[in-house]
Amino acid sequence: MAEEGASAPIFDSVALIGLGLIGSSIARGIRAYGAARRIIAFDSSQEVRARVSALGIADDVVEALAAAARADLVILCVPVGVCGEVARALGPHLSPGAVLSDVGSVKAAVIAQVAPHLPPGVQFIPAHPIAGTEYSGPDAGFATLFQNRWCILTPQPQVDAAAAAKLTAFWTRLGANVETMSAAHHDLVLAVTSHLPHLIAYNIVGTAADLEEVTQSEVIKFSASGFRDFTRIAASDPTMWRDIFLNNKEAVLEMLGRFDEDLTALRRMIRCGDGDGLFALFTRTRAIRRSIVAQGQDTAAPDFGRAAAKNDPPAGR
Ligand SMILES: NC(=O)c1ccc[n+]([C@@H]2O[C@H](COP(=O)([O-])OP(=O)(O)OC[C@H]3O[C@@H](n4cnc5c(N)ncnc54)[C@H](O)[C@@H]3O)[C@@H](O)[C@H]2O)c1
Ligand SMILES: O=C(O)C(=O)C[C@]1(C(=O)O)C=C[C@@H](O)C=C1
Repeated sequence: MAEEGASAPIFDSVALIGLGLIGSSIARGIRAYGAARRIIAFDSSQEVRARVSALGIADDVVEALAAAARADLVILCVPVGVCGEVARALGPHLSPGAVLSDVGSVKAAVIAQVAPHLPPGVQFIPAHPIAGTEYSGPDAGFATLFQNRWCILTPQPQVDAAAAAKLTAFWTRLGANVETMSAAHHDLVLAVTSHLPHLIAYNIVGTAADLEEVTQSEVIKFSASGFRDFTRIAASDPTMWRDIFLNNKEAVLEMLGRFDEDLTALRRMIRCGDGDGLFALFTRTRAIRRSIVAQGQDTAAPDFGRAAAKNDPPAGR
């Protein structure tokens, strides 16, 4: 875990474009862990700019995108669907040698939309911190969001190794574990680990809401933690998620096809009374959950210091 003010700043100035959950968490993280000397903030929303000024989480809140382009590191923290238009407006103002990055949940489409607008010499290093919540906006951010979370970099082949090392050091300072991979691989992995689960949550909550006669008020009344976990995910930002599905279409559809096949197999097990099949699958998935908890990757995991519950793992795990 990074220590507050432990070492010298990694960048002199960092400009954040978009100060919602992720942009404002980066701003707070930069301050808390001394990752840069100055923070410049730009958001297209006047309301957000005013709130960022009031919160005091940036050194300069600028009124024009071009004024944010002078930083050593510029990070696009906007929905993936607008990264291209922001890059078009920003590109001509970026200095050669500047590092441009983003935090988008999809990588290949963002690269295709951003790269054509960048002048030679700009080091474009797309990134994706795998950390978030269902909340949005500048008030939702917090400095520790990235602690012990993955941040995936998908650098362009021509990128300068020193620039990539500096961005790695930046995310490490914010507490993240950095990994590098191709954009295509990222999009496929995230389609199954993040995009599909959100699609399932949006779908199940939508289906329950449509079944009004059965569920009216009872959805909430009788929902225990299972359905409520889905409603938390289904409360995630509609703009962000619309853009993710539209920009990672192929990978999501491929994973959805695979999911459909497995669901058909499950349906068959229920219809045929294949208890052994169901039991084997549920045993396998329980082991997966337990290994995630054992690795400390689930902050919402139960506190095993309390009295043991019926299905807790055996003592000594
Ligand atoms: N929320 C998460 O869990 C999460 C996690 C990892 C990555 N991401 C990615 O981070 C990005 C931002 O997500 P967020 O959750 O912070 O969203 P958010 O809605 O909280 O914030 C987005 C901000 O961008 C601003 N904005 C929109 N269009 C703009 C434009 N053209 N120019 C300047 N500002 C603009 C909005 O006003 C808003 O303040 C998305 O690309 C998302 O895919 C989100
Ligand atoms: O914790 C949550 O609420 C999230 O949905 C975070 C989550 C994820 O799916 O893990 C969502 C999208 C991002 O691209 C990265 C992280």
